[in-house]
Amino acid sequence: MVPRGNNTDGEVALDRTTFEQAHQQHENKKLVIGYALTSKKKKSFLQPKLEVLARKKGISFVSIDQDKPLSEQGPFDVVLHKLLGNAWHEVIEDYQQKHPEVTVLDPPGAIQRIYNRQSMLQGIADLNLADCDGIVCVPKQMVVLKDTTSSADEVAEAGLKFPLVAKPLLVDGTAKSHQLFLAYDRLSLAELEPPLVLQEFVNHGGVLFKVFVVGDVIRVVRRFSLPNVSNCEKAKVAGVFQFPRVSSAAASVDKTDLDPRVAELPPKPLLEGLVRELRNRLGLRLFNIDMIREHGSSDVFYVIDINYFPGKFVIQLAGYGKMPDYEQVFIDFFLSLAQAKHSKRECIKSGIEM
Ligand SMILES: Nc1ncnc2c1ncn2[C@@H]1O[C@H](COP(=O)(O)OP(=O)(O)OP(=O)(O)O)[C@@H](O)[C@H]1O
Ligand SMILES: O=P(O)(O)O[C@H]1[C@H](O)[C@@H](O)[C@H](OP(=O)(O)O)[C@@H](OP(=O)(O)O)[C@H]1O
Ligand SMILES: [Mg+2]
Ligand SMILES: [Mg+2]
Repeated sequence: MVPRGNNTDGEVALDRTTFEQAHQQHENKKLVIGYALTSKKKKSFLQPKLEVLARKKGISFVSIDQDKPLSEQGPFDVVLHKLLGNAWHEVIEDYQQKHPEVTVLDPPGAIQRIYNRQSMLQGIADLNLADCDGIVCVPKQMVVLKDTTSSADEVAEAGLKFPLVAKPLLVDGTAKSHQLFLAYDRLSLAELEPPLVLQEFVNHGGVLFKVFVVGDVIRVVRRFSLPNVSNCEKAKVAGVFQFPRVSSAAASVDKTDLDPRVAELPPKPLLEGLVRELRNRLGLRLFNIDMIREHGSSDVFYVIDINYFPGKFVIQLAGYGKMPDYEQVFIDFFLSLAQAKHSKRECIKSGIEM
């Protein structure tokens, strides 16, 4: 809003009425969410149904012009962002410093941490999940930064067992960062392009659990995954093989035709404990966790991937009762942010330390 009018000391002062009108308009809207998303992400996330339902609740979405200074846009209550590249992260970090009152979803430093497949999984095996009805591990893995020819020896020294899943070390949203390979023997590692992570393949019966986190809400869906690798295959097969995105949204699984020991969802206490710990440790509110159950076990799970603000999750009856759909989950989350902001403002007005 452009300031108007002049006062005695030459500074530009706001016309009181205009200011009050604008402020009141802003107050009437429960929440103004500025968003900076790729066109693909905007299309998949900000669908008309979500915008219409949100508007009914006083939530408005405003597109951020990435070619203009962010501080000259708004005012926003929330900035929701998922863009590629570091340039934007500097913009949003600078904005966050200047506008502590705005909720940034999510802090760029927290996002960067899971954009590196090494830091992404660090510390998960040490989480305190006692009495959560299960165990959560991460597969053994090692980073190869430069020369993959020497990595054959390093893999042996690190005690990693084949087959290994080779993943680009950095996740940047490009298709290349999702180009994964299965490597069956040491010599074939030389064919891979660093920087990458070599992660032990864990047999898990071909079903993966995608645990979506939206604020305090947890939703779990089943997805098809890579099949088990038999001992016979391990002994006979050599080389590296690229595989497609086997667990994409289109690979949803209907549990009826699956072995219940494979399809059974992770125990709710384990998911709640894991998400609680990860939310605190990662400092993220919008993310999903890819979990697999070790084949033959009932309660040993591995976290193999964490994604920031992922795609739409197709709601299924997944044993936790009928779930509100995608749009309602996000609207409830955004309203909780508005409530938190209102409560904080009330505390500041009444001088209560937050
Ligand atoms: N350590 C592992 N053991 C067994 N299967 C694995 C392992 N790592 C990956 N996979 C399989 O490969 C798929 C892709 O792996 P991952 O999720 O790490 O890649 P991604 O590119 O980050 O995928 P996403 O689209 O979920 O971001 C998994 O869904 C799973 O089917
Ligand atoms: O919708 P699900 O099945 O959760 O798959 C997501 C992937 O797990 C994410 O890795 C994708 O985000 P990136 O492509 O920015 O990593 C994410 O891409 P998106 O953010 O464009 O939706 C999705 O493909
Ligand atoms: Mg994944
Ligand atoms: Mg991923």
